[in-house]
Amino acid sequence: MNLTTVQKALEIILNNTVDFGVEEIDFLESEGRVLKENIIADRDFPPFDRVSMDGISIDIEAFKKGQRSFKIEGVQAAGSPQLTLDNSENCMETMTGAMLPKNTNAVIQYELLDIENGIATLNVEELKYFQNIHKKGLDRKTGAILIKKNKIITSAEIGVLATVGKSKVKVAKQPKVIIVSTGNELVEVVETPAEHQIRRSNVYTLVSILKQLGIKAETAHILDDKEVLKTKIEDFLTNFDVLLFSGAVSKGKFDFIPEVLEELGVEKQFHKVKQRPGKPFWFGKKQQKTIFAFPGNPVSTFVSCLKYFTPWYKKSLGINFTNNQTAILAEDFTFKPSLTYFLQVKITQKEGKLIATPISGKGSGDLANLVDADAFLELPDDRTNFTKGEVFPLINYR
Ligand SMILES: Nc1nc2c(c(=O)[nH]1)N[C@H]1C(S)=C(S)[C@@H](COP(=O)(O)OP(=O)(O)OC[C@H]3O[C@@H](n4cnc5c(N)ncnc54)[C@H](O)[C@@H]3O)O[C@H]1N2
Ligand code: MOO
Ligand SMILES: [Mg+2]
Repeated sequence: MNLTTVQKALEIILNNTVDFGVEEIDFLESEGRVLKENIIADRDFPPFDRVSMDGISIDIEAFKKGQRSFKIEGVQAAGSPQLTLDNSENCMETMTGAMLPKNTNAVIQYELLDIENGIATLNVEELKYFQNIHKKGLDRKTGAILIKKNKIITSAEIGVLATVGKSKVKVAKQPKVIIVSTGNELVEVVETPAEHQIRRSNVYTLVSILKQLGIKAETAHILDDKEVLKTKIEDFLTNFDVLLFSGAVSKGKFDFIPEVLEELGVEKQFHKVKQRPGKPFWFGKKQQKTIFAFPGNPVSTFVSCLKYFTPWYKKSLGINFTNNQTAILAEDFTFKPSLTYFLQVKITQKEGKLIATPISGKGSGDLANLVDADAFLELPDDRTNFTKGEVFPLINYR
């Protein structure tokens, strides 16, 4: 049997990423998308010496000469052009967000002064130059990169896009994805299954994983009929960029997916990976179309999507991504087959380190166990005994 190693399978997949291009969208629609341009400061941040307390502004030289009472010359409001203090022995009332008036260099908040008959008297003995003034360009200078290309846009980025006037923003185009389940035994979530049936669950797990990646995927279900499969998949290959299948890739009489895909001109990159669960995983390409056909057992579909689709998608869109997470095995564990084993584990923390306690479950059909576990510990295929205290790569889905 010709099995592809997990490492090789991932390498093939990552060598087959697709550039889906760039589109320009309304900035308010861009949350969760991958930025495809550097966002530059169009002016200094802040763009002028910005008053940061409500109060008065004065020329500190007058204060140094012992002056404590200042006649109010005018009011500098936020949103008004800059005023000039004509007499350096006077003061200007100044509001938070206003430009600092010309000829002034310190702001004293209202709490530290009394105003009577148009005269402000200070109750302070010490002032500092440019106190309560947010200096022009202190945060960022004109031309500085505020957000780097390939960053995922979140609420923090939305504010920055707004402040530099990027009402339209360039983001990575998203592929059109369809998630397809197959099988006569599967009924809809709202239906009551007969004794020989189960509800269709894998597609929804996949929908949810993809949602977290910012992808809105469509879904479909096809019965185990080769001709119907062929017609429908041909249509999907025309209308979608990425096809994710769950089921019908193993050795069963009704496992038609690999042969149907190949008959439709999809080139197999590999079929069957040296792993458990998920061994019958099939991966192929037809020009720019990418096809992940995951084995139907729920845990197989789940872990294979996390291990292979997630990094493929992130690399395709240019998102910086390496999963370097590891965890310490909490107890001895034995796994005999020479397959990479994705061991289900519960994660706890001890002294800042992740501890992985095996809760292996009842095999790749046991989807309820995924709820009790938090992650998969990736145990290499060249060993049988894994010792408490050893460190292994982790795929954390919490
Ligand atoms: N003779 C052999 N039989 C099997 C092998 C093998 O090597 N030789 N491999 C086993 C392994 S490992 C796996 S994994 C499964 C993979 O099966 P398929 O990809 O062909 O999937 P199905 O046969 O369609 O279904 C398997 C299982 O999963 C359930 N399923 C399928 N789709 C869904 C869904 N959307 N939601 C919930 N559950 C689903 C399905 O009812 C079956 O119970 O093959 C082994 N057999
Ligand atoms: O690979 Mo299968 O997923 O072991 O059950
Ligand atoms: Mg099967």
